[in-house]
Amino acid sequence: MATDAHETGDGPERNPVWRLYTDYGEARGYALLGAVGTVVGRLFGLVPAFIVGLAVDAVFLAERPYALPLVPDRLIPATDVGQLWLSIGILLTATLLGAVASWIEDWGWSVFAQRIQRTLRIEAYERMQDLELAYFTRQRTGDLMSVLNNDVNALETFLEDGLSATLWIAATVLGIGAILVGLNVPLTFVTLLPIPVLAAFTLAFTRIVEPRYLTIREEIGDLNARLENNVSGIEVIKTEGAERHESGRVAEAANEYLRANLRAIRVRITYFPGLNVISGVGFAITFLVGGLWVLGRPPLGLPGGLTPGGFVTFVIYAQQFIWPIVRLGDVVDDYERAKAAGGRVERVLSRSPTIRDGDDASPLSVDSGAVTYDHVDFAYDDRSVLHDVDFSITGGQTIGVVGPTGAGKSTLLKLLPRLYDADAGAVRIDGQDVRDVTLRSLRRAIGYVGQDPFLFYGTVRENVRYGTFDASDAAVEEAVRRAQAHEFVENLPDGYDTLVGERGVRLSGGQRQRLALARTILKDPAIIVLDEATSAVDTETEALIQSSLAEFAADRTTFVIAHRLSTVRRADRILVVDDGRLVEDGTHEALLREDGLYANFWRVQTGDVAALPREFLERALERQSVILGDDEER
Ligand SMILES: Nc1ncnc2c1ncn2[C@@H]1O[C@H](COP(=O)(O)OP(=O)(O)OP(=O)(O)O)[C@@H](O)[C@H]1O
Repeated sequence: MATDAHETGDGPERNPVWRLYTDYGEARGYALLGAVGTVVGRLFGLVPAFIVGLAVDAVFLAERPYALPLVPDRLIPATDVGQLWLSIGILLTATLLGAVASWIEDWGWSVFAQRIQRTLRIEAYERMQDLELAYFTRQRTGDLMSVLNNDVNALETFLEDGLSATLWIAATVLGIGAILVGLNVPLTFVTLLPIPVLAAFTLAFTRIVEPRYLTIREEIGDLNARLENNVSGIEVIKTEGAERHESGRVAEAANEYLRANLRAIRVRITYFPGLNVISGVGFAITFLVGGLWVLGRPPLGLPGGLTPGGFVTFVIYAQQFIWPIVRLGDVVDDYERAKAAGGRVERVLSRSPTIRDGDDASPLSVDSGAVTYDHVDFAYDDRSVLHDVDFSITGGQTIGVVGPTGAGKSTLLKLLPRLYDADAGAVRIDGQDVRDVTLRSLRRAIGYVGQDPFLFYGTVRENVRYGTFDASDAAVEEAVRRAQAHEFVENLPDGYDTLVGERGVRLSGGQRQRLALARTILKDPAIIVLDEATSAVDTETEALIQSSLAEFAADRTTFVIAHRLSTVRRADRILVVDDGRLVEDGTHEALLREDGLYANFWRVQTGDVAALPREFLERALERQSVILGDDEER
């Protein structure tokens, strides 16, 4: 099962791993430090084999004089024991300095990796946060979390080791190459023989493993999405007794992930022994050819010579060639994984929001708060929801919006703060197209309270203050009073300081709605949208809220979406939406006189079902079957 979090990039393709090195300048200093540590450490690591070979030839076999590069002969002890001590001294010093270089190397690369991850995490979050709401409704939360967390984390190994290992390999190959060439040129070529074979083998590995690593990232996204969904929906799982069903689905996702991993593991574990065999055969050939040289029988009569000590050095270094090659395999493997994870992060980073400030957007200037919908059409993806909606509202009025479920009422008003943009036509506030003003000013001017408001984990006070962060405690309390919530808040264990939201005190739907209302009252917006904002409170509390809101909403344009018609009865005007069209428009009394859809809704709610015309009941049944059919499809 493939996920979709990665299918949404629309920016130019960039190598997701390479850009980590080019785009994050602030961490580059640490990478440089790490690189110096790597190269210096590697050079110290080359010293022992050189010294051992020299000691064998000069101290034990006396085949050549004891000579060190860059060191004048007069500083070298004359006796063989003195030369042995010097060798030991050099070995120990090289080990010690190598350890210091290794510390610097690890520090540099680790800080580099951690800093980039930190910055990338923030950047990916900010980019994602700026994307339009539709992006989030199309993606599964768990999959998005997987990109922000797991995929960013998955870059760590490569960032810490990738470049350092590459440098280490380069320093080793160059350093050893130089020494080997100094010892015996033809034999060096023999040692290099396996390299083209290894390159071809590695290329084949990357071709096969790359898609498999991508599948792993996608499967972990799937698994996360499933887990997140189940934790959020635990109440339904329990009430429906669906535990075994869900365990089965989680097991299915876990099995997919396991299968994806095993498919990659099979390739990976074949690759590394393969590398060892190729380099091992290469080493055996070097040993054979070098041995023949020492025995005085150079193959094919090649020129040049080799002392036993030189052969020891050569063999140790040739053996060390295996390590860079195996490490190269690691680097390639880590790179492929980082590319798969980085690609998913990159697709978020390179995506630009479709709803954003226009190039010459200016702040919204609210005068009376007049709102116009000018022949508006809207579709979710390819599902058409609003058709030619056209109306104008005088500023300061309270407008009821009613209609059957799924008619498009919420969608209609989500176009006002640009949670979505109209596909055709325009939405205007005081004559300004909402697409021509800055999002910040637009959303500042509109207070939106939804049906199922979200409370963040934090205190009641913090939740009410959310968005108006500088409000005083007194202002918070005043807003809470107006939302008829003061009393229940006072009765909470710690009053305004009670922790609510996830892990906090659980509030009822009606209590959460009242806090959300308080949040909007505190925000003091010019236009208010109440989308079923009091649907979960009892009618008595709703009446209280309405009377205290009346004053607050008096000179502000207020939209009230409601199923309970008593909520909108006193509105200056009521818009009736049916199947994405504005079908009726007028005051409560006028609409009753019109005797259309609204009048029938009224009859339903006043219990006068007997008076409902037959067509209304048939139409209602038809609507229900459409809704039920939709649900089944889902
Ligand atoms: N994010 C979305 N993506 C795709 N389709 C959506 C989305 N939100 C709503 N819809 C669909 O658009 C149609 C209108 O939904 P909307 O929520 O606007 O109706 P509503 O009149 O407010 O309904 P209700 O009274 O039940 O809240 C419905 O068919 C719904 O399934």
